[in-house]
Amino acid sequence: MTTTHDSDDFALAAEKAATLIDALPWLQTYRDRIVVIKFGGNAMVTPELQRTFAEDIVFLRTAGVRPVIVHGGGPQISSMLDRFKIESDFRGGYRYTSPEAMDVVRMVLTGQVSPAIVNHINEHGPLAAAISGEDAGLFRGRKRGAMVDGEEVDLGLVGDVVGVNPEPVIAQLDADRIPVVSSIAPDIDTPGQSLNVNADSAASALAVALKAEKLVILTDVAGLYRDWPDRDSLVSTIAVPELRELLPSLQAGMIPKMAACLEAVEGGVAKSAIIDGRIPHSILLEMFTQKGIGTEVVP
Ligand SMILES: Nc1ncnc2c1ncn2[C@@H]1O[C@H](COP(=O)(O)OP(=O)(O)O)[C@@H](O)[C@H]1O
Ligand SMILES: CC(=O)N[C@@H](CCC(=O)OP(=O)(O)O)C(=O)O
Repeated sequence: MTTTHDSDDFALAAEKAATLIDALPWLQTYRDRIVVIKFGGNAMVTPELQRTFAEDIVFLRTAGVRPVIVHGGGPQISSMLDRFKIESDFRGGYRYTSPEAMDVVRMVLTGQVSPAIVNHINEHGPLAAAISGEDAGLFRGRKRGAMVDGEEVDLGLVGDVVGVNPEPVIAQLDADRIPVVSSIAPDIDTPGQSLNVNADSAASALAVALKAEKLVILTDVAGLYRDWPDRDSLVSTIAVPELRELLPSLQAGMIPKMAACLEAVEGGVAKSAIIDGRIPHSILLEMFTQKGIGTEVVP
């Protein structure tokens, strides 16, 4: 059987070649570099989004980038807490975490979300391996509170990452694996106790410790809105001093997210970005196109 080309085939092929060539400088920039990607619980709500996320990560890895995933799971934790009838509320963007809620946080992050991400990636080959912040001394945590309406509030077993030993992650990277990290940290002040760390903060601390080239945070909104919820106020690029000024006026989930971007860039990561993880292949659009998508934070 013989088939022939028509002019549409050539036009389509030329368009695809142009897209590939546009990606060339970015492929060169990120080759052999570590990129930390935070996969938020709200960005993984359908199997289709989990599948396209895994494809993007495998694409990065195949293109010579060294991706490291830090995942969240806020909505998944909330629904499990509901099933167990354990009360939980958010204070200043962080979940108040009782000791019994902490057990559920660990169960959902390391027993449910992490293996789901690992399995999606490993459909492409034996690439991904899960690591909890409790494993091999990866994270060290310390309890923190939050400021709500100018007052310090208690958050229970919630912590910040105050120390990172990146060795277990580097060992996985050196073995050509894709580390998938859960945001739980042993409490340095109370041996045997672990803390629930917001996944944005954990991703930022890890990006700094790994001297990553970029931190990319996937969420369920197009980026940072200067005057939330005014849809015309989407920020495309913001520099550190301006973001530091804006931070106190932000609400809820955006507080830890923008604080994470700020801390990463202040800690030496060249760029951080917040992108809409509900757009299929959002990571490739952010990393391999000139304009990117979402909001980028630069020094
Ligand atoms: N200034 C803002 N710009 C964008 N989103 C905002 C802003 N202030 C609050 N938000 C809210 O923050 C949410 C993202 O935070 P969160 O729900 O914690 O996401 P994730 O689960 O991905 O970590 C958005 O869906 C939006 O409702
Ligand atoms: C202290 C705190 O708030 N921890 C978060 C950890 C998971 C997380 O950050 O998940 P997302 O990225 O999906 O929001 C929580 O318990 O929900």
